[in-house]
Parts: sequence; structure tokens; C-alpha cells
Amino acid sequence: MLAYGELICDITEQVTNQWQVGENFAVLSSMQAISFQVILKAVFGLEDGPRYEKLHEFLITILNPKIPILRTVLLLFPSLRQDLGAWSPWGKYLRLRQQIDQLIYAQIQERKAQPDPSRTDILSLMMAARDEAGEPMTDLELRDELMTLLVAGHETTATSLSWALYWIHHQPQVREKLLQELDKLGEQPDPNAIFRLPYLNAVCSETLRLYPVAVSGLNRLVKSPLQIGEYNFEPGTLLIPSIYLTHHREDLYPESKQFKPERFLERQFSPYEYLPFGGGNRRCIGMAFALFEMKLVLATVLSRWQMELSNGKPVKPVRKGLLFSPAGGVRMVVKGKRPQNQSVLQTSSSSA
Ligand code: HEM
Repeated sequence: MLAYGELICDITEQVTNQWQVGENFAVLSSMQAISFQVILKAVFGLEDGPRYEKLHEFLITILNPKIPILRTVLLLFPSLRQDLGAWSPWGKYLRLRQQIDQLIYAQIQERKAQPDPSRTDILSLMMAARDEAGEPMTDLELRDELMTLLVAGHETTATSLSWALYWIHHQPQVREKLLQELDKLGEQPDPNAIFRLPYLNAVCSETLRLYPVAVSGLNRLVKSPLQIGEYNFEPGTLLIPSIYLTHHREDLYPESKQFKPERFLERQFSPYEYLPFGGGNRRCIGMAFALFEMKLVLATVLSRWQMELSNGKPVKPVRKGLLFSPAGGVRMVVKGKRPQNQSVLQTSSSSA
């Protein structure tokens, strides 16, 4: 994780260095830029250069279609998926996918030609893995895994970070307490020390409780008779765990619509009471990475920048596919750098 810590901090500094004092901007876009670059570098193992630039451009285009409803219609009605040339919606999608595949396969081939056991990116770890029969993953499997991690990990983390920045600035006392905690670590804290900060952890936990970005977990199919509480379920029943409703049980979380990080300092919640990353053996595999990223990005942004919400109106959640996203992307105004201009990151290039 330490290697990823340096990367996350450097990328956060690079992206936020583009902010202009007085600028009114949507935090979500900056957080998307950070989480996207973190995945391309930490998971795909890409380095700056033409392949990174091209893959970045093509993936952004495929993940953020200009007319999202068109993509949904094509997914729902397979008969509409006709390749009628490069200008037809499905034809355009297929060509883009082919270009992305070529770049990913080129990356895999390069790794095979120049193996380097010291690499820590997820692609390298997956390429080193062997199944029970001693076989490595095929190129197709590697491509599929990379794309799954990108799709599952990019928007979720960016949305959670945007909610966190919203709540932290909506309640100035939360920001003050966080800064006091961060400043106590001194000028060059270790990313692991940031990860262990209790109040920062409580703020992230409460952010993921109040509007969990994944409103529900993935579907579960009952295989043998099952009793949960007073309910009995027969085999074949489809269950969809509601994360949102669990997180708003008033018996567990009094005044559940209020942002109160202290709840997580006062007591511990069981995996059946608090489940922003789902649960059981299909729980989110990116949980540790996502929490590490959230804490380092927040620590870097807060210790370097003074910002305010652009207006005092409460930001409401809107459904964006399966995610609970902040309406408008959380608009904020950059007021300036923090006076002491402390950098939380010992390793970042700009603070060196
Ligand atoms: C704050 C950020 C994130 C949140 C809130 C989140 C939440 C979730 C949830 C609720 C599930 C469903 C689990 C279940 O049904 O039990 C899930 C699955 C998954 N997540 Fe995440 N996730 C986040 C970040 C990430 C990241 C960074 C990655 C990878 C880099 C990732 C990869 C996955 C994968 C591959 C699955 C499917 C697991 C399976 O089916 O076995 N997630 N995530």
C-alpha cells in the first residue's frame, strides 16, 4: 500500500494544482480525474507517455458517452446493436472498444517481454498469479479484470470523495477538527499514519453511511432454505440487500439524516449494521484501497487548500445508474492556499 500512497498523493497534487483562486468548480470532476489516474497507474501500471494519454482519452470517451440514454437503450435492446459504420452509435462503440483493447494488450505484451518482479501494480500481481493447475491468466482474462476494476473503482471513489468534501465544508467544525488532527502529524507524515487517524476515519465512515454511493449490494440468489430474522426465504428467491435503508435505521443511527462522525468514535458497528462495501464473500475487493485513497486525497486537499461551498443550499443525492451522486457535483470556490502551506505528503514532487 505504501507505494500506492505516494502515487495517490502525487496525482492529487497534480490535479489540484490546476485549481485557480476564485474559481467556482464542480468538485466531482476533479475527484474523477484523480481516481481515474490512480487506477490507470496503480492498477494498469501505466506510466506517463503516449499509451497512457491515448488510453486515458479513449476510456473517458467510452465511460462518459455524450448521450448516456442511448447507451442504456443499446444495452437493454440487443437487436439495436448493429454495426452500421463508424458513425452509428454501436459501430462507434465497437471501434472505440477495439482501440482500447489494442492498447491494453500492448501493455500486457510489453510486461511479458520485460518482466520486472519489483513492480507493485495490480496488473503485474495478476500476471504473476497461477491457478490450481499452475496456469497463468489469459490475456483476455487480464483485460476483463482490468476493465472490471476500472469501472467498479473509478466513479465510486470519486463520488465518495465529493460527498466527503461536501460534508466537511458544510460543517466548518468538522473541517477544523480534521485540520487539528492532520497538523499534529507534522509536516511530512507517513501515509500509513494518515490512514490510522481516528477522526478522519470517522468522517469517511459517516460519509459512506449517510449517502452510501452504492445504494444496494449486488443481487443474491437463495440456494437453500434461509431464515433472516423473522423472514424465511425459499431457494430461487432473489435478494437485494439495501445498504441505504440499513444505514438509516433510527435504532442504530439516531437522527440518521444528520452528518455526525462522532457516531463512529462512540461505538463500533457490526458488518450487518454498517455495509458501505457490501458484505460476505462478495464484498467489494477494492475496499482497503478505496479507504486508503479517500483518506490520502482528503488529507492532501485539506492541508493545502482553503475552499468554501459555492452556496449554503443542501446538496441532494441523485441516482446515477446504481450510484447515489451529489446533484451538481458539489460546486465549491477556491479561496486560496492554507497560510502555512503544509503538504501532508513527504514524497510528493512539489513539496520536495
Ligand atoms: C468508496 C469506494 C467504493 C465503494 C463504496 C464500493 C462499493 C461496492 C459495493 C457495495 C459492492 C457490492 C458488494 C456486495 O454486493 O456485497 C462492490 C463490489 C465490487 N467492487 Fe467496490 N466500491 C468502491 C471502490 C472500489 C474500488 C476502488 C475497486 C477496485 C479497484 C472496487 C472493485 C469492486 C469489484 C471488482 C466488485 C465486485 C466484487 C464481486 O462481485 O465479487 N470497488 N463495491
